[in-house]
Amino acid sequence: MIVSRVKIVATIGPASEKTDVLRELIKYVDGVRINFSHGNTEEWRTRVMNVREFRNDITVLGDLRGPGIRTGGMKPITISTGDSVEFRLDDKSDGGFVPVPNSSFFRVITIDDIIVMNDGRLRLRVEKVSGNRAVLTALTSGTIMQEKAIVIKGKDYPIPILDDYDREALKFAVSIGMDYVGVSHVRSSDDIEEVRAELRRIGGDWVRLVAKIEGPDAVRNMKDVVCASDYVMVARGDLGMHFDLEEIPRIQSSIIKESQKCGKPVMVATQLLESMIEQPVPTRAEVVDITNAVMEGVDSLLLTGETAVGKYPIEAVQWLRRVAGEYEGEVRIDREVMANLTDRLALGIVQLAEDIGAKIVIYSRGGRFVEAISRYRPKVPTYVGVSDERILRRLRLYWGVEPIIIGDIKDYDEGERETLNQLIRSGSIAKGDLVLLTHGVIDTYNDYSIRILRI
Ligand SMILES: Nc1ncnc2c1ncn2[C@@H]1O[C@H](COP(=O)(O)OP(=O)(O)O)[C@@H](O)[C@H]1O
Ligand SMILES: C=C(OP(=O)(O)O)C(=O)O
Ligand SMILES: [K+]
Ligand SMILES: [Mg+2]
Repeated sequence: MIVSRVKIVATIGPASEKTDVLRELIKYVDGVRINFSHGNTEEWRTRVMNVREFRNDITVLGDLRGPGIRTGGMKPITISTGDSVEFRLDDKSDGGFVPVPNSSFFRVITIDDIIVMNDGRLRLRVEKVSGNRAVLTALTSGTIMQEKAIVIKGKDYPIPILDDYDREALKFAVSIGMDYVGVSHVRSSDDIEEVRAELRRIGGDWVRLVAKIEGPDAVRNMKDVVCASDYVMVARGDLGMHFDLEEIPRIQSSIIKESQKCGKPVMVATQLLESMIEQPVPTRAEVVDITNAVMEGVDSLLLTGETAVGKYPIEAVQWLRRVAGEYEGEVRIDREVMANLTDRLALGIVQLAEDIGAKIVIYSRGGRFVEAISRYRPKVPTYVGVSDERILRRLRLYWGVEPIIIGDIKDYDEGERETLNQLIRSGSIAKGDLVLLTHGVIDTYNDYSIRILRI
C-alpha cells in the first residue's frame, strides 16, 4: 500500500471495475467512490465486494444522485450555435426533443435563464416556456446525451434532498456498510440534517456525511453547510456549471478555509486529471492544480471521470499520489487555537512532537482525538490504533492519519501499548525512534497521559 498524507479517492466505473484493473488501482488509493447517479444496485454491490476482497480496510463513499435533474433516455442530439431545441417532460425521446423526466425543471426555468450541460461545454438560453415544454436557443455547439446533468445557472432545484431513488441508494449504502455518503446538490444545513435523520431511521447512524458544495445555495450558506457536515467536498463539476470558471479558484479556497475553521476534513473533486481520460500523462496545469490543493491543506483528492470512464485509471491514481506526495510536506495552515480542551491538547501534542522529532502514536476508540490531531497537519508521522474496522475506514480519509487495527481492547493504557508493539513489529517504528504515546481522550476519561519513549 503506497501511503501519503493527502488521501486519494477514486470513482469506480466501467473503466476500473474489471478485477485486474481494480486490484492494481486500489494499491494507490485510500478510498473508492460509488456514484449512485449511474448504474444499479447489482453493479454497485459487485464493485464494493471486489474492492473489499482485495482490501477490506479501504474507505467506501457512496455518492447520492440527489436533487439534480438529468436528461432522460435519448440518442445523442448534436446541435449548433443558434439552433432551436425543444425540452419536454418525458422519460425518453426518439430524437425530436430532449426528454426531461422531472416537471420541476419547467416550474423553475424562466425566460433568459441559461441552461448548462456536458460539464459546462454546452449552454442554451430559455426562449419560451409553456406548461411542460420549453424552447431554448443553443449558445454553443455540442451534443446532448442521456443521463447528463441539466443545470440552470445560478439556481438550485427546490425539490426534496432525497427522492425514492436516493432512499433506496441510502438503504443499499447502509446494508453494505459504506463509510461515507455524498450529499449531492446540498442547499442548507437542513438538507444535511434530513439525510442524517433518514440514516438514523434505517439504522445507519454510523455513516458519515460528505456535504458536496456544488450549487449557489450551498456557496451562499457555506458556513452552515460545512459546520453541519462530517466531511466537505469541493464539487468542481457542478460548481463550474453554476459559476463562471474564473470564480472557481476563489470559491475553492473559501470552502477549504471554512472547512478548516470548523474543523472539518475537506476534499477537492473533479477534473484534477481530466486530460488523463484520453492521455497517459497529465498536463502541467493539472499538476499545478493538484499542488495548489495540497498546499491549501486539503485532506483528500477525488478522481471522478478519470477513473470511472478514462483510458488510464491506474496511471491517474499513480500520478495523483506522486504529485500529492511531492508537496504535502510543505502544507501551511494557520493553527487556530480552538476553544475546547481536546483541541488544545491536540495542538500541544503536535507542537511538542514536532519540536522533539517524535512520531505520534495514539490509541483511539472513537477517533475524535485523532480528528483533532489531523486538523493541525502534524509534520511528524501520526499512527492510530483502533479496535473497530468502521473507525479505521472513517479515519483513513483524514490528512496524515495512518490507522491500524489492534483488536478489541477496552483499557486505554493497554491499547496504547498494543498499538506501539504492532508498529514496532511492522517496522513503522524503529529502534532509536522518539515516540509520543497518548490515548488522548479527556472528555470521557478523567486522567490524561502523555508518554515520551526512546525505542
Ligand atoms: N458507473 C458508471 N456507468 C456509466 N457511466 C459512468 C459511470 N460513472 C461515470 N460515468 C460516466 O462518466 C462521466 C463522469 O463521471 P462522474 O463525474 O462520476 O459522473 P457525473 O459527473 O455524471 O455524476 C459521467 O457523466 C458518465 O457519463
Ligand atoms: C463530484 C461531483 O458531483 P457529481 O459527479 O456526482 O455530479 C461534481 O459535481 O464535481
Ligand atoms: K452523484
Ligand atoms: Mg456534482
